[in-house]
Amino acid sequence: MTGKHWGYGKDDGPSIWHQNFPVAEGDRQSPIDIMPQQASHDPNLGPIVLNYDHCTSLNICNNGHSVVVEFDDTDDRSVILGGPLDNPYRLKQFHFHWGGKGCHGSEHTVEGNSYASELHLVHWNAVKYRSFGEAASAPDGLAVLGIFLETGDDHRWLHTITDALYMVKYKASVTDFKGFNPKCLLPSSLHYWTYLGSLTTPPLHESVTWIVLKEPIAVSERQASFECSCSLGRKRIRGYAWKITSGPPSLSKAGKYAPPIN
Ligand SMILES: CCc1c(F)c(F)c(S(N)(=O)=O)c(F)c1F
Ligand SMILES: [Zn+2]
Repeated sequence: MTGKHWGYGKDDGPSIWHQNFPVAEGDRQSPIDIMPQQASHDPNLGPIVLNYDHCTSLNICNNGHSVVVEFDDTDDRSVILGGPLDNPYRLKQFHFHWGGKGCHGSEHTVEGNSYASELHLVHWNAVKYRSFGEAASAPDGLAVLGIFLETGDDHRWLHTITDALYMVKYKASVTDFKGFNPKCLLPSSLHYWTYLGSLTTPPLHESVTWIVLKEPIAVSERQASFECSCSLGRKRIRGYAWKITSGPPSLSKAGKYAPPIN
C-alpha cells in the first residue's frame, strides 16, 4: 500500500492532513506551544540518560520530507532512559525540521516563539514491541528527544551532517554515514519539558513521549537554512526541576480553557 501523499503546501499542508489522517483531530497531537509558566514540576521525573557511546549510525538519506540519519537498532547499544520513561528506548533515527532563509523551521514553539530548526532523535520501546513499526502506533511506543537549533556560532559537528547533505540532495538518495555519535549535538544542559504527544507529520500516530530540551544548540545561519516546514498545535506539558506553579487550567486543543486536570 503506497503511503498517502502529504506536504506543507496550500493543498497538502497541515490544515488538510486530517482528511487522510483523521487522528490529526486527536487529543494528544504535536507539535505544541510550550508555556514554561504553565509547566508543573513533577518530583518523580528524574534526569534523562543517553547511552549513545557505541556509534551505531548507518546512513543518511533524504526521504522527501527531511534528512534522516538511520541507526542500527538490532540491540540496546544506543538508548535513551530515565526521565518519564519506564524502560530504555532504542535510537532508530534522527532528523531535522529546517527553516528557510529567515524562516523559523522549528515545530515546537516556546511562548509563541519558534527557533531556526529542530532536531528530533527518535527512539522506540523494544522492551514492549517487536519492531519500530509496531511501536510507532502504540501509545507508549516512541520517545522523541527534541533539541532546538538557534542561529549563532558555527556548530563544529553539524558540518559533518550538512556536508553530507550534498550527497543526498534528491529524494530517496542514501549514502553511508558511519561512526557518527549524536551525543556531539547535545547542549550542555539536559533539563527538559515532557508531555504525551504524537508524530508531528503524517501518519500523526499518538505514540510519542516528547522530551524537549530547554537549552538550544547554536548553529550558523548557513547551517540552519533549509526549506521551510512548519506546523503548529497546542497542548499542556510538564517540566523537570522547575519550581511548582499552580498555573492556569491547561490549554485545550481549541485554545479554550479546560478545567485543570488534578
Ligand atoms: C514514523 C515516521 C516518523 C514521523 F513521521 C515523524 F513525524 C516523526 S517526528 N517529527 O514526530 O519526530 C518521527 F519521529 C517518525 F519516526
Ligand atoms: Zn520530527
